[in-house]
Amino acid sequence: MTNVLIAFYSRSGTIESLAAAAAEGARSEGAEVRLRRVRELVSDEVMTRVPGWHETAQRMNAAYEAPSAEDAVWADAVILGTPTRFGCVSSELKSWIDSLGGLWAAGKLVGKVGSVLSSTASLHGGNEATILSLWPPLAHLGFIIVPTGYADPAMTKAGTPYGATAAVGQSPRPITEDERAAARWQGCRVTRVATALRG
Ligand SMILES: Cc1cc2nc3c(=O)[nH]c(=O)nc-3n(C[C@H](O)[C@H](O)[C@H](O)COP(=O)(O)O)c2cc1C
Repeated sequence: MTNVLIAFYSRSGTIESLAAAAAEGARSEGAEVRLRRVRELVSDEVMTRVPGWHETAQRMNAAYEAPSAEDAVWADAVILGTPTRFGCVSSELKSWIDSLGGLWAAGKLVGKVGSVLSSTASLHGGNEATILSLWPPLAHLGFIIVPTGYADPAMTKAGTPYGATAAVGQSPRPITEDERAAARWQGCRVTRVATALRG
């Protein structure tokens, strides 16, 4: 059995939906999946400034545990999901990655598969830059980075060759079937590569 950890941050549910689709793809290839949501770093004052943020975060926190270092060790593959923050990874997800220094020192993540999915509000708001901003930490930790490529027909309709994405506007719309299919493909491909590496 191939173990896939999907560790994500999401504030209004877009990344949660992409993560769920990636989980579906991974499970369709026989993986056991752990879906985990990293917790808030910003204050309650910030979280209550935009209608829906606080309530959505509470709902997700009831549905998903926070990721742990043990989850990362358990996983054969890790898919990271983050909303774009000023063209870059969210501090919430990065903070969890930065908590893995002990595993880095012990070489515990070396040889695992790593992959990234992302979302933005604007069409050209930085999805590719955000995905690429996570490739250096994945490399430092010893992951083998697996992009989506154009290795499935789904990738000609949505997402990027680096990872699945959605650009959902300022009042986030639900993800489309094409965006869902790209994320599903990412889960499939990551699982196939991780399974092959397990031998
Ligand atoms: C502090 C902050 C910075 C953001 N920066 C960007 C950005 O650089 N480009 C963009 O298109 N959207 C930006 N957004 C919008 C989010 O990326 C968007 O709401 C998110 O991808 C939706 O995902 P979620 O529903 O999973 O939270 C930003 C939002 C916040 C709160």
